[in-house]
Amino acid sequence: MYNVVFVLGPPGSGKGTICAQIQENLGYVHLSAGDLLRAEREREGSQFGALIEGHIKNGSIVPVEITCSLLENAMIANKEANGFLVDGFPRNEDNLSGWKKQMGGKVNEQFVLFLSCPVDVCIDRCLHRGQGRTDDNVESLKKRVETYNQQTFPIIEQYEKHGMVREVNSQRPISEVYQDVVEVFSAANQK
Ligand SMILES: Nc1ncnc2c1ncn2[C@@H]1O[C@H](COP(=O)(O)OP(=O)(O)O)[C@@H](O)[C@H]1O
Ligand SMILES: Nc1ccn([C@@H]2O[C@H](COP(=O)(O)OP(=O)(O)O)[C@@H](O)[C@H]2O)c(=O)n1
Ligand SMILES: [Mg+2]
Repeated sequence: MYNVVFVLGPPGSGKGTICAQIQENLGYVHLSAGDLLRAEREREGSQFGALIEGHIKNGSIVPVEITCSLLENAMIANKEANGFLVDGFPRNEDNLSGWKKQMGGKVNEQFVLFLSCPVDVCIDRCLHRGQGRTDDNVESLKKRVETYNQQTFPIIEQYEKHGMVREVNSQRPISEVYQDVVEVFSAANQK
């Protein structure tokens, strides 16, 4: 059984930043669904490159069969990990149902780390992220925020109903956010 922590929050809320620090210090392996999709988009011989780029530019969500297989392959390649930080997934109903179908029974879902941050702050961070992403522009960001509000937030609410959400305010200096996140992990792993 793989331990899994889902990391969700609006684009620019700091998911990747915090996951990198947790990976460094707590032995969890960081799996960013967005990074995996971007790598698949660049992979020579991939049949999904154009489809992935279309969704990324449009801020819409790639069909789960593609994303979930990328995640599972990355988990199989890192069997020795204490657990996995699944960053930016599940982002909609399709992601959630496809994950349950493919991964249900193979994973222990520990909790959902929800990094909450006002959307205007998040957009500003993305516009200054400097990673040259094709979707860090005002037009794509508008659509990404809409997708987040309409499709991703309801997924967080579903997990909330099951008492699985740990919310951390990420509109603060990274070191303060990280400190709170470490406490969440400590509490979860004490059980
Ligand atoms: N707590 C924070 N305060 C200020 N800037 C932050 C904070 N966390 C992340 N950032 C910056 O905001 C941008 C988006 O962060 P990132 O981790 O890529 O977010 P996400 O993966 O949620 O989109 C990056 O440039 C990052 O350095
Ligand atoms: N589960 C996911 C995660 C990302 N994606 C796509 O990848 C884009 C970038 O995701 P990301 O997680 O790297 O973006 P941030 O929230 O980190 O800014 C999303 O806007 C989607 O188009 C997806 O289709 N399905
Ligand atoms: Mg990210």
